[in-house]
Amino acid sequence: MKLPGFSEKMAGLIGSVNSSELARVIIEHKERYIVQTEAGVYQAEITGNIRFSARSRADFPAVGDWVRITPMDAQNAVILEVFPRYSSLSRQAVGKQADLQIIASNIDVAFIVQSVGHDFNINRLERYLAICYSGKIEPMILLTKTDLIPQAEIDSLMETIRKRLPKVKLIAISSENGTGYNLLEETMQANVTYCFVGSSGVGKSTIINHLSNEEKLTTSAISTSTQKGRHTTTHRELFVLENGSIVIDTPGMRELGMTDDSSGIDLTYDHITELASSCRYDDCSHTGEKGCAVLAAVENGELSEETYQNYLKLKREQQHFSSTIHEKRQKGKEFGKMVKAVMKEHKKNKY
Ligand SMILES: Nc1nc2c(ncn2[C@@H]2O[C@H](COP(=O)(O)OP(=O)(O)OP(=O)(O)O)[C@@H](O)[C@H]2O)c(=O)[nH]1
Ligand SMILES: [Zn+2]
Repeated sequence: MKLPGFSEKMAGLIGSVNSSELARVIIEHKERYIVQTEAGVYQAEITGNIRFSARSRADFPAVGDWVRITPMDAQNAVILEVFPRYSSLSRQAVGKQADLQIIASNIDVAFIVQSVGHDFNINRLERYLAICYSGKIEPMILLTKTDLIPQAEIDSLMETIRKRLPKVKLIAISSENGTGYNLLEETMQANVTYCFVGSSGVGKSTIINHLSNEEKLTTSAISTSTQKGRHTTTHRELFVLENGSIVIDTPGMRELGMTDDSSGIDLTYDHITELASSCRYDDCSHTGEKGCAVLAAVENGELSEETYQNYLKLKREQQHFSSTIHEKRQKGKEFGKMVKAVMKEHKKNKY
């Protein structure tokens, strides 16, 4: 068994490691992992050291991570180290204040999946794009379930996407009648890691099943009106397709909060970033300043109001997260200092 998706890029990040110790995380389930080595798969747990030294959830292993392990027996291993990631899909951890969660890592291409109909939302596409760019992942858009609408409507949706996001590769497919699968399969290469992201029910698992020619993931009928009886992917999984492509399936994500990295937003809205370079003030917020080139473009119709509003919304969210995470780190530092001071005092009193 070859290591799934091991590349020059990763080798450069790892340095020297004994090949029997090198593994990739293929399944994560509540801090228990399944890792793939050249020899086979192991159930693995992290060392206490990784747990105690973790500054955030992002320091825990994620699906796609390359790790250093030590086998305990034929089935079990311990994860000693998580190697640096060249890319990662991350978001604000749900339900936890200001923490970063890695959904999957070391991904080359993310297919942002949206189906025609209710799920279609161009602002949400931009949100996914920003998250991909922040994580150094190349995004591509997959418009699914095209069998549900007439060709004219498909063309118009594609036109809308192309107009707003001209640089992003776009493929329209149907798992029902097979349209677009040739394009998708042509795109996917061996030893490259892909992931599919998008809301629950847009057809991700169905696509992966078709690509792998196997019922790897169970899908079931979804009742769109009642939202009952739907299949949801409960854990992440990494596997290799027949053509050698590596696929990571991620669960449908209802909340996808912007992280503290602003580069993804700048790349998604490169047109606005370019305009902003001509604003009068370097720290222009583009919301009312004199000499703001972005506002001027909105006024003269060069930049659509909708794009502008979505840009501001994502920016605000990103800035809010950055400041709360900064505050939290600051508090952590202060607490650390206090502990140190107390310990010092404690030592002094001993003698
Ligand atoms: N009409 C039509 N239905 C589809 C198509 N692809 C998937 N479906 C149906 O949509 C429903 C959801 O598909 P899934 O593949 O489970 O969706 P998912 O994105 O993997 O959902 P999660 O696992 O919850 O994230 C299923 O009932 C599929 O049969 C398509 O191309 N056309
Ligand atoms: Zn401005």
